[in-house]
Amino acid sequence: MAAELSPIDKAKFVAAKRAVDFVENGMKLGLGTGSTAAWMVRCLAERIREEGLRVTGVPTSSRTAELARSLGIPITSLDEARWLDLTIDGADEFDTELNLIKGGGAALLQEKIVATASDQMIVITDAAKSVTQLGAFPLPVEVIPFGWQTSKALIEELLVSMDVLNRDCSLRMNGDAALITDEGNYIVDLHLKRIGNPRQLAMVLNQIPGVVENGLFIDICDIVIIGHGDGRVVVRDINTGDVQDDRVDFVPSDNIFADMGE
Ligand SMILES: O=C(CO)[C@H](O)[C@H](O)COP(=O)(O)O
Repeated sequence: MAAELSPIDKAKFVAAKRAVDFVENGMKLGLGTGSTAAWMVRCLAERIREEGLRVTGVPTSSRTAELARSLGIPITSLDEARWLDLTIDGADEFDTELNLIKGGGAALLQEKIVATASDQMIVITDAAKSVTQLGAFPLPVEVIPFGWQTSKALIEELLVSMDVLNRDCSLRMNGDAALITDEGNYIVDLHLKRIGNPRQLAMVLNQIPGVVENGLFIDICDIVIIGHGDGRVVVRDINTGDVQDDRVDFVPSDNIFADMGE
């Protein structure tokens, strides 16, 4: 018997399930990271099992690679695949232009490379992540460990020069130690509250020595799918301007919980 999902998990599930409708036979797919993307991986595995869908996935983190492998999804590296048809991923915030903050799960570097290598990016999310202005969610910046305190000081100086009022920056921890990303780097979280010009900030942050990448995804996302706890999904395409209001059956099959030990 399938476990009862919380309203937030139902919202994530229906968004993920609707996104997987966009997947076609033979596609090379970027597989995002996080709890919403994990639902997408489970829904994709279900289509592979039940319909014999043929796809190859490029995971954006070791966690997603492990989940995809455990569910029997064929995966490869981006270097093998080279170019992808579609990436489906979650986000921490999205604005009306579908600019994003990502990296809450520390996978922003691979996520940005994979999304940029894709013809299309679909973001799956719940409504709570919709904002008029990005920045309430701390902006993750991936820095190399060598001289990270200097990189952090340079980030703080940059924020002063941009007249950013809230500019508290903190090293992301994992217990007592710095969190280490899949690429062996650190994450500095920028608590900005509001980001006035995300496009400019995304560009200038990456000029700082030691900064590898930042979590602002500008002009990368094409479609956002917003799930709701009652099974409603809103699909918004930034390129065509289309908005569809849909419904998805939010009762997942029993074996979709296979990797969750339920
Ligand atoms: O950017 C990410 C990981 O680096 C995730 O997509 C983002 O943090 C959203 O995660 P969740 O779906 O668990 O809310």
